[in-house]
Amino acid sequence: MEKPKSHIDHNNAVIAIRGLKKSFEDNHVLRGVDLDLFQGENLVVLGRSGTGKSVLIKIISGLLTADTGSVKVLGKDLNNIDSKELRDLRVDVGFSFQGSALYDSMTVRQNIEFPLVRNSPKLTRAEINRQVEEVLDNVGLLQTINQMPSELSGGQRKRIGIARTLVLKPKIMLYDEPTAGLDPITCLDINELINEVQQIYNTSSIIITHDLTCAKTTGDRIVMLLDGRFERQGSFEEVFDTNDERVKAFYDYNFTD
Ligand SMILES: Nc1ncnc2c1ncn2[C@@H]1O[C@H](COP(=O)(O)OP(=O)(O)OP(=O)(O)O)[C@@H](O)[C@H]1O
Repeated sequence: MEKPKSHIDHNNAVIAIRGLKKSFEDNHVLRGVDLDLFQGENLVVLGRSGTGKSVLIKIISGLLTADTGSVKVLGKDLNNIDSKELRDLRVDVGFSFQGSALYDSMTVRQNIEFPLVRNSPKLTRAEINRQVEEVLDNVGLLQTINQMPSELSGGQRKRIGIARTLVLKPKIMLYDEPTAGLDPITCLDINELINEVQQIYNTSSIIITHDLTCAKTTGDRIVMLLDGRFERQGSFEEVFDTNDERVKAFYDYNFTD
């Protein structure tokens, strides 16, 4: 399916990273990362295993701190942020984890209302129900509301996991390997959902993936992490139109379409 037209504001960087470095002892993972994510954009981050993609999004969501460099998220400088601001930011920045497990003993409804009630304890029962039903409808799974996670397919569980993040109406979505472990048809389904989320919620997203079909289908722009920096960026075609052996090897290994 063709990607719907994105409405990107290139004058508004919701994430702005300059000169970011992060090491773990002598493992120099990020070696001077510069990156902007623009309002309304789907940005795909590619890179081999262990290149620091997850470290990058953990820094963006305040789970890890940078060694040096500046990281601004929605105008807040993460090097100078207090705990209240960080809590607020974690609502505005939705993180869809690689293995974001649902609570097995809760129904779909309970799974989704859990973060909502924790974040907004004063919401009425009627308002909670309305918001849970709305987000389930947006991910196409309203009919599963009373089911248990064990009764759902892998793709449906992934959708519910994304709905649980979306229910807080984040401004930014971070997807860590959204299609990992899913069969090719279900992957296409999740790619479509990522594009629908961009349209319906007007989110700006970072999508970390090895799945080049996912990158091609969802990304307005692709960046590739090579040796701790973003050395290549552009459209899918622009990123891979190179004689750089590292990039060619990544393509040959990962693209099966
Ligand atoms: N908390 C930590 N303590 C020490 N080293 C870490 C920590 N987190 C990540 N690393 C190291 O940082 C490097 C980058 O890890 P990261 O998880 O970001 O890779 P990745 O690009 O997301 O890989 P994958 O595609 O396999 O998920 C790895 O060498 C990893 O061992």
